[in-house]
This record gives sequence, C-alpha cells and structure tokens, in this order.
Amino acid sequence: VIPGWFSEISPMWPGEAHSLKVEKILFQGKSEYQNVLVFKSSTYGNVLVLDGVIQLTERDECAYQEMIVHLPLCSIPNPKKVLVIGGGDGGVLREVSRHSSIEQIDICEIDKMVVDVSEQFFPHVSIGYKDPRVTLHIGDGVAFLKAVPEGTYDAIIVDSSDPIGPAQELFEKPFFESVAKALRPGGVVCTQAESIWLHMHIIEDIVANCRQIFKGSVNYAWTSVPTYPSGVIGFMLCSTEGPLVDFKHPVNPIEDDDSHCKSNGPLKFYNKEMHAAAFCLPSFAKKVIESK
Ligand SMILES: NCCCN[C@H]1CC[C@H](N)CC1
Repeated sequence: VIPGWFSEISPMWPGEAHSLKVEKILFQGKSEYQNVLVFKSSTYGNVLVLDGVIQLTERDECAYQEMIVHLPLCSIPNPKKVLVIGGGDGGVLREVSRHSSIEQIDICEIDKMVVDVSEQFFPHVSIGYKDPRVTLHIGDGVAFLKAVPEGTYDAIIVDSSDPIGPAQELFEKPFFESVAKALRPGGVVCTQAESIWLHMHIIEDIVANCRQIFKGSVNYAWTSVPTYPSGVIGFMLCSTEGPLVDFKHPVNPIEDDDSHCKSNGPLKFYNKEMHAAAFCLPSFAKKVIESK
C-alpha cells in the first residue's frame, strides 16, 4: 500500500485497482454488516468506502445518482409511489424528490451506519432525507419487498453495493420476482448492474432472469463514473406487463424542472441526450445482452 493513497483492490476486478490520494481519514467503523470508511480525498471530495469498495465520492456521485433515478422516472408519465432499496447515503432520494408528481418515497436500507455517516460527511447527498415524502425503513430489502402488497409502486430503484456482501441477494432471481410483484402493471425497476468491461457474466445472468420475470421492456443502460471500477457503471431497466414503457424515448422529461426541485441544486449530469446515449452499447455487450 502506498502511504497516503487508497487503492480499491477486490477479487471482483482482479489485477486492477483505482486509487485516490488521501488527505485525511474522517471515519472508520464496523457496522453489523460491513466495514465503513470515509476519507477526504485530494481531488474527489469526501469518499465513502464499504468493505474496501468505493460507493461514492462528492465529485462524481451526481452521474450515478442522476442516471439511476431519471432513466426510470422520466420513462413513465406520472410516477406517484417510489421505493428505494439500498441507497442509504440519500443521493437517490435527492434525485427522486425532483419529480413533483411523486407523493410517497419509501427507502429500505439495511445498514444504519451508512445513513449516519452520510448525514455527517456528505451533506449534499444526505439532503435527500429532508423531503417530507420520504419514509426511512432500516432493514433487509428482501424481507421488506415480501411484505409489500402487490402492485404498490410505480417505480423501484435498487441502489445496491456489489453482489459480494450484504447486497448479494439483490442480484438473485427471487428478489427480482418480489420486485415485479410489488410493481403496478407497467411499473418500472432500475437496478445497479455493474460494468460491461468487468462483469459480462453477472450481467448475462441478470438479463436472462429479467427477461423471464419482466414481461414489458428489458433494457441495459450504462454511464461514466470515474471512481467506479473500469470507470463505468450499468443499469438494468425493466417494466412489468401493462402500459408499454419505452425507456429510450422518455415521456416525462425533467430538464425543464419546476421550482420544487431547485432546493437540491441543478442537475449536473443527466439530460435527454445522455438519457438516449445511455442505451447505446458496444458490440461485445450488445451481442450478449440483446440475444438473451
Ligand atoms: N449509493 C452508492 C452507490 C452504490 N453503487 C456502487 C456501484 C459500483 C460498485 N462497485 C459499488 C456500489
């Protein structure tokens, strides 16, 4: 280890490790579920690390939070009830609350320590909790979804860590089945879906499961996040049987946002061109994803 540098070494991306220069360690702890580290980096602001894996940095979190939220929510005409699984840092909540049609935002995060460190060290991310429509549930998203009445939500966003650790079950078929049950007809789900450079096999399995379970649209999108492994992150976008959802041609644009969302600052990353571009895949990925 080079003194003063954090390197993201993991068996999930063998032989490579993105590094960030460390100014100061701000928090180190061990929750019921994982090791939690927060440090001030030299060039990316504060950084949240769980079990040695970078979850977000102040400088580039906008890319991930805006895309994982607006790709699904801009694809349906009038979202009212949204569920967030994971996302304890609050960044997804900040983005969901930009949509004035929304009446209810439930979030189920398994690790309270993530919520606490975000409130202490990531004020522009945890601002999402201030919205009065938000209800925080601390618990396992798998159990939470099993208890949800059928057809409750218009949209579900699964903002998870990687399939090694507490989020493992969020990548498995039974979880996707419980998501489909909790969505109304034509409802949408968007999940964190790893990297086409590193995880084509995981993605292949997820796509195969989603095509069996979601009888509406099933699409894979991706975007640039410099501090995630291989510098990109993907999203699985699916809709249940019912009113057709065309993820590639959003029906509910957010750019001409209303005054309500100004409280969370302007969109820094998402726009309608980036929305459309997110679904353009390189041939090696297209071959796998669109043939499943
Ligand atoms: N809410 C923070 C983002 C969580 N998603 C990350 C995607 C990339 C992974 N290697 C780590 C989690």
